[in-house]
Amino acid sequence: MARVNTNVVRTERSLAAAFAELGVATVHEAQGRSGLLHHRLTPRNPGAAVSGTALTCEVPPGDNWMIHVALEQAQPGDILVVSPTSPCDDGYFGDLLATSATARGIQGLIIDAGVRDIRILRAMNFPVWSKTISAHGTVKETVADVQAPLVCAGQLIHPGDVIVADDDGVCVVGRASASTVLEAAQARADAEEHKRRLYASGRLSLDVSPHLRSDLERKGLHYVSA
Ligand SMILES: O=C([O-])CC(=O)C(=O)O
Ligand SMILES: [Mg+2]
Repeated sequence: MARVNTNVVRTERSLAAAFAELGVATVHEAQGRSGLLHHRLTPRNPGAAVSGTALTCEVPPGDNWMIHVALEQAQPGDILVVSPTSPCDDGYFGDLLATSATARGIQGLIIDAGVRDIRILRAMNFPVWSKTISAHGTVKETVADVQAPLVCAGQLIHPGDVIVADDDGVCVVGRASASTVLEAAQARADAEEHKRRLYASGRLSLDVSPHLRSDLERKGLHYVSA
């Protein structure tokens, strides 16, 4: 039986929104190098950087009916996460669905399949991370789960989790750990800013992080003047 869960507990909106400026690389590091979706999900709008709550949508191969069902469940701040039940490269989503998604407050689309109308999606500034681009159309025949946990590009995503996406890719942060991960990511960003200033002034990373120099010899690196 396919289900739509109409009672999803989402990560608090401002908490989810705070991840965008930290970025995927920092967030992924801050949660112990976990949560990264497979890099086959390519950013289709260079420069787009978003974070928000996952609106999850399972789709059968070649069938986008459930995306229409998912749009009804949208709340402002959501990011639509679509994963096919078996691999499919068809163009599930284009400018019409993006127009409706935008009107519903959806900030972007993560899809482990194809999208189409890409020129218009770019002109609309509707951010998309997809496995491929394909004009191949889809049908509306088979139901599947909406707002249920799913695996998208190798990561388990629960509805209401935080999704962070930018030019580096896509990362998921579980709802329960979101505030801890945000704190760790902010601390990491602050530490990087400190290093950035030292590097800009000419200091070497080997001296800024002293073990980088002291451990070289222990690991067997010898400087020679041959
Ligand atoms: O309608 C579809 O099946 C997908 C599409 O092209 C659109 O959303 O514009
Ligand atoms: Mg279209």
